[in-house]
Amino acid sequence: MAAILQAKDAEEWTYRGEGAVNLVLAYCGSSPHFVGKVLRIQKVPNDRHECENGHSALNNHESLLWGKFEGIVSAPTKEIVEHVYVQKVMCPLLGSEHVDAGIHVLVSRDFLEAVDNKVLCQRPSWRVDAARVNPLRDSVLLIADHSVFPHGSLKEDFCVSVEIKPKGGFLPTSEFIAEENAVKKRITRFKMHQALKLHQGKISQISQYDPLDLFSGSKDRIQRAFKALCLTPQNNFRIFLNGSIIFGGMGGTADNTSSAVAQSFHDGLKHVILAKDGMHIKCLVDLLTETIFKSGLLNRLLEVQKLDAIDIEGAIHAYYDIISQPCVVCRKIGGKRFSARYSSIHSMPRDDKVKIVRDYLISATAKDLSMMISFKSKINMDEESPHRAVFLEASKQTFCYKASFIDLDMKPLKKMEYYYQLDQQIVNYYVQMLKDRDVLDCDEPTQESLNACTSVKHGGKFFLFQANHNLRNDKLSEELKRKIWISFLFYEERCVNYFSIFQSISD
Ligand SMILES: O=P(O)(O)O[C@@H]1[C@@H](OP(=O)(O)O)[C@H](OP(=O)(O)O)[C@H](O)[C@H](OP(=O)(O)O)[C@H]1OP(=O)(O)O
Ligand SMILES: Nc1ncnc2c1ncn2[C@@H]1O[C@H](COP(=O)(O)OP(=O)(O)OP(=O)(O)O)[C@@H](O)[C@H]1O
Ligand SMILES: [Zn+2]
Repeated sequence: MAAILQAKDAEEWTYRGEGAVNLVLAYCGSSPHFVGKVLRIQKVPNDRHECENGHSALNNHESLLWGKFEGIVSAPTKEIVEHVYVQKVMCPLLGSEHVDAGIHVLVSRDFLEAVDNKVLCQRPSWRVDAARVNPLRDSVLLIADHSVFPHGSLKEDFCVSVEIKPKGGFLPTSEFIAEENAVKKRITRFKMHQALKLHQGKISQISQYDPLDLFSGSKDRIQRAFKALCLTPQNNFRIFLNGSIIFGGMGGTADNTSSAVAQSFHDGLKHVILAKDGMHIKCLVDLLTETIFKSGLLNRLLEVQKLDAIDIEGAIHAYYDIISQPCVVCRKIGGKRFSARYSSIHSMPRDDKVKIVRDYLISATAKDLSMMISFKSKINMDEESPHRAVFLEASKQTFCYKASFIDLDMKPLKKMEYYYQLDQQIVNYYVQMLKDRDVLDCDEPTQESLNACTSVKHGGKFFLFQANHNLRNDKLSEELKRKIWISFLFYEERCVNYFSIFQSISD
């Protein structure tokens, strides 16, 4: 392995994907040190003039939070803090067999600049506008490539791997949630956030996915979750064949499933799943359902997410005490009634408050991580294979699988204020929509709306139903679009079989 990666080495790395913070490259060369690995490189926002080189570690308040984990506070750089956080905090919680913390590889500025140039045309333009590779980094992370199956299989075999970003899988029950925000206790944050994202133009379609289905432990509901992810993958679902993406959005979101994508998806799956034409997607959904159901992989993740025990509406009060600032939330809502409610938090021993905030941040990592599950037909594995197996009844095939968690980054303490503000923005918008809906329920669809979508009569009321249709491109009035979306969002009963729509597009 070269001591420091240089500009010429950039040739051997190809674009794999990216999130808000990191760019990920897959290795296409032949060095045994790098085969089967990816590089995870931190980006820097374009609006930040000075590139940080990662040499600022934790501040005093953060040190208070993470001091109980050996090696975090003493870490000399932010990069090492992140690495130790994965090793010492997330790995024991999620299971070491499902986490690869990776190793640091030294890189030159030339290498980082060459990579930045090389991948520019493959990156989604909105990601390019937002951030670039940070050229001042001394090192980047080398991690196992979870989209290819590790050792023990034949080289010419096919491996399908699936990336799922499950998001938060439980409803909060905290006593600190204000009465006017009680909707949070019955509607998931994911669903409410979808409404806000639609309103802000960040997505063009509401996701059909419900995290509660995926985490339910019920086979039918897990299957429903995967069907929904197939239809509206956004940034929650991707499928790779031998490391190349065949379904979902690269580096960003994929709103819905186009027929072209569906075709290549089918063609790819044919290599792995022995099923009749048209049945491959259904088989993959069955395989994923069976794997999640039998493995209990999400149970442990859910427990980590539930470290957020009192919701941001409770944790924010502990946060202000930890940073020794007057509590902005108590000051804003004022009045004796409220100060009594939150005084139980403000009067806690400091260690308890530290634990609340630490657990909240760990939970935030667990609500934002992704899981990659790779599958390979067992026929092509050697007998000694250490991987677990799952049987797919529909194709009578046994698959080996390996599951890994990725994106286990520590969330910065200062993000607590942002979390509180975003939470309030999400719930306020949703509550406002609920009020709008009460008015809407009495409306009958107009001719214009009937032309634009399917109308569904339900419980004596008309609901407008939009199916696989991009409203943004339609010449409808803004008000009508809004009405259609609100109706769509609240149409809870799934009278249309989305999956069959998807099948017919792809057949
Ligand atoms: O707040 P959320 O739920 O929107 O999550 C953010 C993600 O948005 P999404 O999953 O699309 O809704 C967001 O993902 P995208 O950039 O939208 O792909 C990031 O993962 C962000 O984390 P960080 O700032 O990179 O540490 C995430 O922020 P955290 O809340 O996890 O800090
Ligand atoms: N170890 C890995 N093996 C295979 N693919 C990976 C691996 N790590 C990341 N990827 C791919 O790269 C993409 C971006 O990685 P990652 O989620 O770590 O970025 P991020 O910027 O930290 O994300 P976020 O926006 O959630 O903060 C992932 O969605 C996944 O497709
Ligand atoms: Zn307070």
